[in-house]
Amino acid sequence: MSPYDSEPADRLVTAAADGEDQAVEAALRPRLLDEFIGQERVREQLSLVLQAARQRGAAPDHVLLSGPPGLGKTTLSMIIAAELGAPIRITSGPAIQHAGDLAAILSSLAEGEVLFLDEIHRMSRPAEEMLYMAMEDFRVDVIVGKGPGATAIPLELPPFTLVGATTRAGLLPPPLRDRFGFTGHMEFYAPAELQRVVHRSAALLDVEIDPAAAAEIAGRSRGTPRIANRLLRRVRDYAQVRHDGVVNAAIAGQALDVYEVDARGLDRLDRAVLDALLRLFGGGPVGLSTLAVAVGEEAETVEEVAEPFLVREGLLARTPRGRIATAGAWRHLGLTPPAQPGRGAVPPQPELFAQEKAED
Ligand SMILES: Nc1ncnc2c1ncn2[C@@H]1O[C@H](COP(=O)(O)OP(=O)(O)OP(=O)(O)O)[C@@H](O)[C@H]1O
Repeated sequence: MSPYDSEPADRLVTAAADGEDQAVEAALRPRLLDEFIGQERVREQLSLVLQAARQRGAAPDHVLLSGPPGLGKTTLSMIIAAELGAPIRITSGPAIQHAGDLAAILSSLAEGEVLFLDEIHRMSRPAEEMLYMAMEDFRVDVIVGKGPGATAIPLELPPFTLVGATTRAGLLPPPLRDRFGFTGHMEFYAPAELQRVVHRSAALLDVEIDPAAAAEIAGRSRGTPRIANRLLRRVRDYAQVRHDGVVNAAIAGQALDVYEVDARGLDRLDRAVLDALLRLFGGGPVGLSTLAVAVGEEAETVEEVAEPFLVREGLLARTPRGRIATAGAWRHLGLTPPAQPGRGAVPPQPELFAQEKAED
């Protein structure tokens, strides 16, 4: 599910998993640390933590993985369990609303089991407090009864390893953050790493693809393996229906043009926002709500869905006076940047924009 309610459900470049992703992802996940591509620093640090624990014959410290969706946190948690030869239990913060839900899970863990808690920042407060004690002392207090007669019955837990995942490490209360012995910060992937991801997935999906085509898909995948795997599947469809199934760079490019994902990974909405900012407002500054009206979207959609990637790519900046386009934005849309910022070299052309809207 998308972290943003405002994100269109069928968006090809979302980092959130849809139903099809979930069905296919299980087959595409690397199983061991050596097969996991990229994230060199996290991989090396984690490998030391795991190797040391194996040598001591003890459960490793609890692990926190932070970073944007689709970068491989769930995959890494499964790899941790596999490397330890331990079973894994998977749950998520929103699924644990009562302390009792968590007590039920914790008390049924086997010794050494890995508990993967996705979206750990979305757990309820009482559950979170129970987790503190469980992580530190492998013990929970189960409250029996209500009101003045309530009693706390201590329950010993087998040693386990918690792997918490969060997209918002900053939202975790410090007492929870401090109880993790190791935090791995996941970064967006470099194009060459994503190219390897695409190549590996293509082999698993039995798709014939050449290196230039894998690079073409990687370049449009916004640094995110989940998006790379999804774009690969759409390219595969195109190659199968319109050609003989073999994917080269030209076919990959044509396929992604059909799906309106451009060479840099911008989709129709991203480009509409940039286009309005440049052509209608001369590159800004312009207020968010005005910009949103110009593209016919809710301000929330523009702010939460389109802007983060445009800002990350250095195409748009948020300033106290409003949104402004960077020189890179002008270049990306093939327009000439103004000599003076805020005064577009291209005069406002509302009719051009209106025509594009009509074509949609
Ligand atoms: N380093 C990698 N090498 C190869 N494939 C990867 C890598 N990282 C992620 N993937 C693939 O990307 C997909 C998404 O990964 P995963 O589900 O682990 O992401 P996530 O960070 O847990 O996302 P979310 O936070 O949305 O659950 C999976 O199919 C996985 O196989």
